[in-house]
Amino acid sequence: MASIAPPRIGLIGDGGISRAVRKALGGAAPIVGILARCPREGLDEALRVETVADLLARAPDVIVECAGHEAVRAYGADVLRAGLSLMIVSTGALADPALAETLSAAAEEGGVQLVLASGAMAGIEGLSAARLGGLERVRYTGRKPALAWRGTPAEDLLDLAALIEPAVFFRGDAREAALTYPKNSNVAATVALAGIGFDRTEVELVADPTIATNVHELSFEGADGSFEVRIAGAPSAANPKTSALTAHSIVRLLHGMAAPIVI
Ligand SMILES: NC(=O)C1=CN([C@@H]2O[C@H](COP(=O)(O)OP(=O)(O)OC[C@H]3O[C@@H](n4cnc5c(N)ncnc54)[C@H](O)[C@@H]3O)[C@@H](O)[C@H]2O)C=CC1
Ligand SMILES: O=C([O-])CC(=O)C(=O)O
Repeated sequence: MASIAPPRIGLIGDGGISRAVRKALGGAAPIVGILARCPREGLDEALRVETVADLLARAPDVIVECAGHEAVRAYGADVLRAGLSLMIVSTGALADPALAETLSAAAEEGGVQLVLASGAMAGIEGLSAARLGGLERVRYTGRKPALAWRGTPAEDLLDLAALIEPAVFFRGDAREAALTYPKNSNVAATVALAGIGFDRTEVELVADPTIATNVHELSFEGADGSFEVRIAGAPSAANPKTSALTAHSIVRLLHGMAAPIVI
């Protein structure tokens, strides 16, 4: 009986998400190359490539970005123009309207799609469906353990190590959140892209010393009803800024490319 061959995968990034993707795939689909700025120890030299052209030369069926906004900016258009679908987790890169336009044009030119993973959040498909009915208001709160905000501009606003209760340090729209906190506000961007856009999506970011998980709260209202989604995502073992669910949202998409039944 005929079956769909698993996709040949090219990865961008060799950090926490990339490694978790490879672990969860467990050989179910071949990784043909990995492009990373600072590869970690233990990366198989046979997989390592230096440039996006080298990655494309390995004839992948799909490229998966798990490296950050800069990687989307640096390689996204080249990948799409070359006629390869690109899955990204660094969705906040699209908060830059010029880059979003360039990527959209490149995808059309290449005849392929830029696919945004749902990442660390649940409920994105419901939000995206409710958009068709008409949305009035979308709110998102990103709440992480205080120290998960180290290395971000939150450090200039709060003494993270001394916090004893939750502190809201950002209130604004999803565009500002995504551009100011590129490693921590991709969910805000994904919510914006699925719902009512970067400028109308209301965002709060919270440093919370009382929690050990990454808590994401989403509420939206419109013609299809009122919805509330709250998740407490386990941080990934490799990077406490990143929820474990993020890598699995990519693997889910990759499995879907070859599965006889897709959900
Ligand atoms: N959509 C979502 O819900 C989420 C998205 N993210 C995004 O995923 C990104 C990666 O997360 P982690 O794997 O936890 O980070 P990490 O810091 O563990 O790994 C990042 C990897 O990307 C590589 N890299 C960075 N810039 C690069 C470039 N320009 N070219 C090639 N390689 C480059 C680094 O060398 C490293 O191997 C985050 O920066 C964030 O943008 C993270 C968490 C959730
Ligand atoms: O992994 C998470 O919990 C969310 C995250 O970093 C992001 O939105 O960029």
